[in-house]
Amino acid sequence: MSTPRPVLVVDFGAQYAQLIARRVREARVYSEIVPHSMPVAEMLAKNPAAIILSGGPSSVYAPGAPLVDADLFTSDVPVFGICYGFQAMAQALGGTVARTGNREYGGTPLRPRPEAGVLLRELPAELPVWMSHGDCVTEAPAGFTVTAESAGAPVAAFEDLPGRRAGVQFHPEVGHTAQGQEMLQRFLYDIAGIAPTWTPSNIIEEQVERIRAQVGDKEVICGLSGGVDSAVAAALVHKAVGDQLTCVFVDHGLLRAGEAEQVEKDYVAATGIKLKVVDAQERFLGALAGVTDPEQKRKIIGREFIRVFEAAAREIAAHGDVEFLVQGTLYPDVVESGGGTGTANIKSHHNVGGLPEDLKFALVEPLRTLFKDEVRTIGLELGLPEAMVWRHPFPGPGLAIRIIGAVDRERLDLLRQADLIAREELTAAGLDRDVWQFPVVLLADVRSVGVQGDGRSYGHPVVLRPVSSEDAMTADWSRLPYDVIARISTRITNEVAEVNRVVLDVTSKPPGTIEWE
Ligand SMILES: Nc1ncnc2c1ncn2[C@@H]1O[C@H](COP(=O)(O)OP(=O)(O)OP(=O)(O)O)[C@@H](O)[C@H]1O
Ligand SMILES: O=c1[nH]c(=O)c2[nH+]cn([C@@H]3O[C@H](COP(=O)(O)O)[C@@H](O)[C@H]3O)c2[nH]1
Ligand SMILES: NC(=O)CC[C@H](N)C(=O)O
Ligand SMILES: [Mg+2]
Repeated sequence: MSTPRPVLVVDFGAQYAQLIARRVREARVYSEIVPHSMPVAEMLAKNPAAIILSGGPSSVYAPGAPLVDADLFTSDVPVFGICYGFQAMAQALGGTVARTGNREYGGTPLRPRPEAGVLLRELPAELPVWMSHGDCVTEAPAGFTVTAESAGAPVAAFEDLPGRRAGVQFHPEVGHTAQGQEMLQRFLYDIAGIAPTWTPSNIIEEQVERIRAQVGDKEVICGLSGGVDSAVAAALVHKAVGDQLTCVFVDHGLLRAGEAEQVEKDYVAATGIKLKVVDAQERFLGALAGVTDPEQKRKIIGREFIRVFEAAAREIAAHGDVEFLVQGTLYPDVVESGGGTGTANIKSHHNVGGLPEDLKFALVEPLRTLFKDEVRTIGLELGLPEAMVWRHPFPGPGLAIRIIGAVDRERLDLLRQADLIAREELTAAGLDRDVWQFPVVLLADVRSVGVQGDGRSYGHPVVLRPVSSEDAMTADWSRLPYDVIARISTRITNEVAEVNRVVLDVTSKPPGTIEWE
């Protein structure tokens, strides 16, 4: 297999560098991220089909700001700059960048000029784009045509077609820039002249080779949850090293109704991969007793998972130790745990920020740079059953982060019942695929007064949190039909003792996250 010529995304500390890479892959062009600290010679040695310079928090004129090496522009590689990358490119080529006092954050109208060049050709005279900048290109470099402006950016886009270079102040990679994907594709196809020939099956081949190189003839275990990410990760590893792989499913007592049985029954039947099931309920519930702080819960769960994997590895190993642990970690788990370049810790995902410091396994994470919808495509391509591929995501820490308050068996049972009702009614209404994820949350430390059977009740509220999303990085609350919400509410308050109120969460992400903890 020959590796395709990559489009390199140079990361200047953007929150969304991976999003750019993913949009490029969506355009069926292979893409990889490289840090801005990589020398230009090393970038060029990768024989890139084009280079995209990402956004970033710095200002190009500030001391110590990461700059683009002018050598990049003496090569004939096509270059596209976005936001900070656009500014850095302008400065490196002799244009000017300044803080004008005009900041633009969020949805902004863009006005393409009549001589709009290739990127913005024949788009409306005013179109919505997403901006996030405080600095501006005030003068384009010689040889560049200014192709758009906005109220706060006199140079909002420019192009040098003979030089195969272009740049934009706004962010074409985010969904809020409605024509963003189209603009990126125009850069890739029409300016850089790249053909859209790459498919996710190329990722499969590439990862299989990488896994073989990493693992050799050693034994491997994979944390398997029943979710799509670990199922796909396991399938890739199985394809690479076959029977050297054993999956370990941990029943930590924080699962939903029927989940453990389903994984045991369906997974092996569907894949033929060896599976070890560990009942660790006592261990997890003991470690979580009385703990209410969300980050503390997450760290405890991350640690206990690893301890269970270690014990399982000792039992599995036929000769020596199992060195490798496969996890279905995706890019959003990494960014939210603060693992991106200069990104903040929002919450410690158990499989990234929640890992204990004394972790001895080497991690095998073939999906670490990908988003859920890409993983689903790969899962389908690998032949995993549709029901597995389209399953709603369920977080590794399970119901523990959906009980607001301390976790115990009684509360888990309440939440499990309410969750099952919500899932049953959603499926009965035929809406599983319209909703991306549907957490049900128990406000265990809150009580409210109700009237049931002519008597007073003083029970707990349950929150319904159905959301739509593409990749969990942003989300909106799902506009479920009122009659479906009504049925869920009636059934929960009738059937779950102790719950006398059901509320609907109508918060998008941001500002809310999908899970409450
Ligand atoms: N109960 C579990 N037993 C073993 N490993 C688990 C369990 N829960 C989570 N993991 C590990 O943690 C990783 C991250 O969990 P996460 O929920 O993000 O992924 P997933 O369960 O594979 O997919 P999904 O997001 O669709 O639920 C999993 O891919 C898996 O490796
Ligand atoms: O395996 C996981 N371990 C975790 O610690 C974890 N925390 C959140 N999630 C899932 O990630 C997505 C984004 O969630 P948030 O909007 O709540 O951050 C949603 O799909 C969440 O369910 C987790 N998954
Ligand atoms: N999002 C960005 O790349 C911001 C670039 C630069 N820091 C500015 O404020 O203009
Ligand atoms: Mg899961």
